[in-house]
Amino acid sequence: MSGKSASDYAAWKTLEQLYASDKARLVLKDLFASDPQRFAKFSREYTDSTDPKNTFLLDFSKNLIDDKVFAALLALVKEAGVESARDAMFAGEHINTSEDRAVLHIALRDPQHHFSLSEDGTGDVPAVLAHIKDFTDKVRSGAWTGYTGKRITTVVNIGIGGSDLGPVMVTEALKPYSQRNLDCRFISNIDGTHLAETVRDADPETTLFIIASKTFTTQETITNATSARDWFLGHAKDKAHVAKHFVALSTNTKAVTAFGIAEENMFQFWDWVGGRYSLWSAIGLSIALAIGYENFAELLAGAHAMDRHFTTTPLENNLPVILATMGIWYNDFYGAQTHVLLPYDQYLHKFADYFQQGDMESNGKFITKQGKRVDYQTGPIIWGAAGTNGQHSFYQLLHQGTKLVPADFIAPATSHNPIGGSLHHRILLSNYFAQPEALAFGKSEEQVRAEVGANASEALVKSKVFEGNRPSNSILLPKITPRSLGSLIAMYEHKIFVQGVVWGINSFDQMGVELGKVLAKNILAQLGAPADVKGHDSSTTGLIHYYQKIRVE
Ligand SMILES: O=P(O)(O)OC[C@H]1O[C@H](O)[C@@H](O)[C@@H](O)[C@@H]1O
Repeated sequence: MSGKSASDYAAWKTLEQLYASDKARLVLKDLFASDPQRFAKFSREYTDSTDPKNTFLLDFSKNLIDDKVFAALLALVKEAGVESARDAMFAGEHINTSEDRAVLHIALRDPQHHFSLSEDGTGDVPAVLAHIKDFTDKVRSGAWTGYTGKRITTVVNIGIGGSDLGPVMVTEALKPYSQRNLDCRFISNIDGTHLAETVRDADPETTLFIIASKTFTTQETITNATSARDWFLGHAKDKAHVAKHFVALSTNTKAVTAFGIAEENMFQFWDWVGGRYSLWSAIGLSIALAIGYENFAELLAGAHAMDRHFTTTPLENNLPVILATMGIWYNDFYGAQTHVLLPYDQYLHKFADYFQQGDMESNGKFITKQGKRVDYQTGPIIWGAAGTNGQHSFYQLLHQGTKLVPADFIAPATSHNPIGGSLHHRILLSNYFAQPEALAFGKSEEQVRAEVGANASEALVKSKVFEGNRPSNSILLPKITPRSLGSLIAMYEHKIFVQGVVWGINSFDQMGVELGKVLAKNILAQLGAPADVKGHDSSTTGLIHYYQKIRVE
């Protein structure tokens, strides 16, 4: 940590100059035409030293960069002290300064358990993994039964934010590996509809609830958990039966036992696991139940392999570093506001949702670790959808809109569902290849004129022109497996880390979500009668009064 702001770095100033002097020259059509080696130069293969099948490609050649820009971006990473910050994280230093905590989700996926900072509890990781394995095996084999002796058929994870999004995304992504006679569901929203619809057709005798909450104080989760317990006891009657149907994933033993869940049915984790980095911890129990412990261990191993890549690979070949630098180039110099994640794989349809929290809660901050307000842009708005659906909704703006939207295209070469002799997958992939090409190279006026003929109006010709020069990364994996998914997620986690270090912010706290919680609690106490509504602006007061007039309870 140099204590400097990002914009103070010499490399930052170099990048500003390069942007000003070279922007007009950084045209993908010309850059590719002038360098036949561009793809070879600006693509990297990731290899997992312990699993040769877990190899994938990052092609970043369709970015608005040349050698000079890439060198300056890497110089920025060096100057910002990313390598020493990374080493500090892996050494268990308290890099989450505002909360005075270590950031050690990386310890959860290290099969050798190198981390033994026993005062932090890292020494207990193997015991919790053994607990997860034991429980998972029992539920999946049918040895764990409900209160009437029937096997569990439905698992309902109740959690929100980091205690929901990771398990949802991964259980969806790894559905081909899931045990089909075990239905995994998720309740997160405080809206009673989410609970009602999720348990509507569930059988209390065969349903297991997982209450996932790091703090065990989150209003949504505790309210949903209490109502789920009421629903269960409405059938089971006897409180003693709760032990067979409710388990907890938390750091807060006291609150878990006060809720009525026995300590032996609690899966521990620790304050050095950030919520949005917690799918590797006990929070991943629903994942292990869905896909089996061995596959869960593969997911961890894939992430650990990416950790090794991140810690040992020189910056210019380091995938998380490369992705981070491309993002910084557009975010801070081109003024791009957003970044779109476009997985061409239906199983990854929750990937962008997951990284909305992962990235925006980590890097959506305007205060540096030194307490200074930044004078540059930090985290981008993350969004996206699975291909090809997005092509039929928002891609129009990507191709011809007025905004620059850098994109990541992600696809597996092989599908888990090779329907029609893989016809579907070949069509899917042809789109995965075509879209970045069209974004980069566009369609010129001459091409359009040749297509539409001499009688076409000028307006029609212009409306069909694609300017191109819209940047993207392409990530091509052999297949979505527990291992490759682990590596892919960890790659993005480390990308976010690198950007946070360059911007000088604390990527591991989330002060911004606290205010909403406090405000809602105040208003909750005022919803009863119009006379109770005090201390608000006229709009808020008017809205609450109108609600009180029209509600039917
Ligand atoms: O697991 P918990 O403690 O219920 O927190 C759930 C979520 O709450 C808040 O929105 C934030 O702190 C998130 O980072 C967290 O994931």
